[in-house]
Amino acid sequence: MGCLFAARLAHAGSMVTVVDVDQARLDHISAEGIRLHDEFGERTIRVAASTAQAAPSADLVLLFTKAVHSRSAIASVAHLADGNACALTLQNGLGNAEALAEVFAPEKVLLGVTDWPADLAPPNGVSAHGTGHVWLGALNPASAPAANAVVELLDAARMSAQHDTQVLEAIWEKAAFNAALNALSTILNTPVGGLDTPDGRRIATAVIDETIAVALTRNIAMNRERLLAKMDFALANHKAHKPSMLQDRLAGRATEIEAINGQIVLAAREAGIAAPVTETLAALVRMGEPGRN
Ligand SMILES: NC(=O)C1=CN([C@@H]2O[C@H](COP(=O)(O)OP(=O)(O)OC[C@H]3O[C@@H](n4cnc5c(N)ncnc54)[C@H](OP(=O)(O)O)[C@@H]3O)[C@@H](O)[C@H]2O)C=CC1
Ligand SMILES: CC(C)(CO)C(=O)C(=O)O
Repeated sequence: MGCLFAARLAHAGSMVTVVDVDQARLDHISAEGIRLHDEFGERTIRVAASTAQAAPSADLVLLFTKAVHSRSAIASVAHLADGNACALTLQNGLGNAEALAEVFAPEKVLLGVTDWPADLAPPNGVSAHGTGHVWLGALNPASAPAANAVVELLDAARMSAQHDTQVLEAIWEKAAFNAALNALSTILNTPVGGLDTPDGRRIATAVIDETIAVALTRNIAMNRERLLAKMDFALANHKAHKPSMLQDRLAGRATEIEAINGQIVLAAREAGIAAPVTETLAALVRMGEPGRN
């Protein structure tokens, strides 16, 4: 996702620096640019590439690691928080904006979700298998002008962005969806189509209902009908898709389970309510994490 957003923003005229932990990837991107395959075809777009330590000051820091790496990535560019930079997370899961706000001033933190689909094509390529949207807002409502400025920037890159004043609803809805389908699919080692059974639907619906109840304790009102319709759509139309959590599991990487089901369970505990199905799925995924037994 980082390469997709970097390439689109650079193509639209922004000065962009890609930061990564993979020196070979940085070298390829520095030397050859990002090979972008999107709805406009295939082209190479020049961007700067840097280690975190050497990252130059910026107006916007866009965080696009997997959630498991959020804190280390944010700490590695902490020097950028000294300037005027806003920081934006469009990652999956909950808690990423709060992690940004530990380093960047809360009034500089922006958050949201995106359904742009992207796959890295090593060493320096990225493919978007379709188009998407970005919904973003500010952690602090007084920072709405900063959110509007980023929407303009992303729109110049034709990323279809909008300022969503209820962005927490969008973030929690995506977390509910991911907590249900990504976790089940990872536990069962099946693409989304394999979840379309009465038991699969019952378990996924239970996770969605538990997440709705937890979110309500924080005055975040989620739309149950919309979420169930989204689940139905995915079960019917994304049968062959392996959710990112399953892809991480198959590649031997840590998954985003703690940022998704794990955060929902923590929020449930804080509110003094139970989320037993979400918690059980979290435990089952956790048991298969690399290095656990
Ligand atoms: N891909 C998609 O279609 C979508 C993804 N998302 C969300 O966006 C986020 C990013 O996903 P995605 O782009 O797929 O993830 P990827 O794993 O493809 O890319 C993340 C990149 O961050 C690098 N990285 C790891 N640790 C650090 C660090 N400390 N500092 C800098 N870079 C680091 C990784 O390197 P290395 O590989 O060496 O670990 C990798 O190159 C996730 O939260 C995901 O759920 C949301 C919507 C769609
Ligand atoms: C594409 C989608 C919505 C499928 O669960 C997703 O968010 C993921 O794979 O993480």
